[in-house]
Amino acid sequence: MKKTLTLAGSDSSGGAGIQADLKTFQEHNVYGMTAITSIVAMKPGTWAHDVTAIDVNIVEKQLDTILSVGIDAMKTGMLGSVDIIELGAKKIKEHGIDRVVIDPVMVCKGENEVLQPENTDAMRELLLPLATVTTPNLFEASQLAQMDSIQTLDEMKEAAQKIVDLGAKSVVIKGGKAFMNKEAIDLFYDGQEFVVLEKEKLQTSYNHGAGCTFAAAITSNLANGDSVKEAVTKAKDFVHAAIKHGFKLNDFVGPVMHGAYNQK
Ligand SMILES: Nc1ncnc2c1ncn2[C@@H]1O[C@H](COP(=O)(O)OP(=O)(O)O)[C@@H](O)[C@H]1O
Ligand SMILES: Cc1ncc(COP(=O)(O)O)c(C=O)c1O
Ligand SMILES: [Mg+2]
Repeated sequence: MKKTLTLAGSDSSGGAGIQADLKTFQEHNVYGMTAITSIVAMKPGTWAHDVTAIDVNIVEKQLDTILSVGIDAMKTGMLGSVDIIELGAKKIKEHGIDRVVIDPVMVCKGENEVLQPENTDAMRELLLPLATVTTPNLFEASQLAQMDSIQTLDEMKEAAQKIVDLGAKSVVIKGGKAFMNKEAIDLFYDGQEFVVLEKEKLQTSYNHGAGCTFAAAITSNLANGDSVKEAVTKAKDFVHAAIKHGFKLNDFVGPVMHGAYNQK
């Protein structure tokens, strides 16, 4: 059984974060383990997000547990503090982990404030150089690449080049729903070739957790031995099915259906 680690936040509502990662790992037949960095709760009635970072010492105890077992691949998601980012980078280096998916979570869909602005610089400087692949959405890519905005495919390519120059071995920039294009496109770049991944754009707002699910699917595929390009291409199909079968949870949020690829 291949083993994976997610270093990420807990989304109490079950669609994103650690919860999305574990559900996605299960669908890929890999054994998932979790180091929880922060806890997200939502206010009933408004669904305003309330984020609490976990003490870095407790995150370290979780990582030490998991890394004593050993892993085949890992991902990061929401990281609660600069201390936790520093810790994650230190552990990746100490253990020589070489299949690392960095999902540079900065915003939750439906929220327009950057969760923890001070984390962006730490992710850029400490985590990107350790990434086998990083999976920013358009906003996150513009923050990492320090560009004003990304609106065209050429600007996506420019951002991808900058992110690889910062040390990531490869990057997939998620155009997703936001990119002005008929299809939902993502741009993959490994320093050698640009690959545009295209799928039908689904008209739905039940897409909570799509990014986490995509990154967790890539992590699973890497653990199972796929090349990065294969892992990303398969993950795009996996998350597409999940979004297609997204559903309304309440008046505020609709998560993706993590199991849709296998079940539908
Ligand atoms: N409406 C949509 N139709 C089809 N694919 C989508 C749609 N929205 C997002 N995707 C795809 O889902 C994956 C996750 O992207 P996205 O939802 O933009 O990430 P995030 O949740 O991190 O903002 C990407 O492969 C993206 O292209
Ligand atoms: C713990 C956690 N991680 C990550 C995310 C980002 O989710 P998405 O996959 O929609 O980008 C969220 C959003 O609510 C979250 O609560
Ligand atoms: Mg995301």
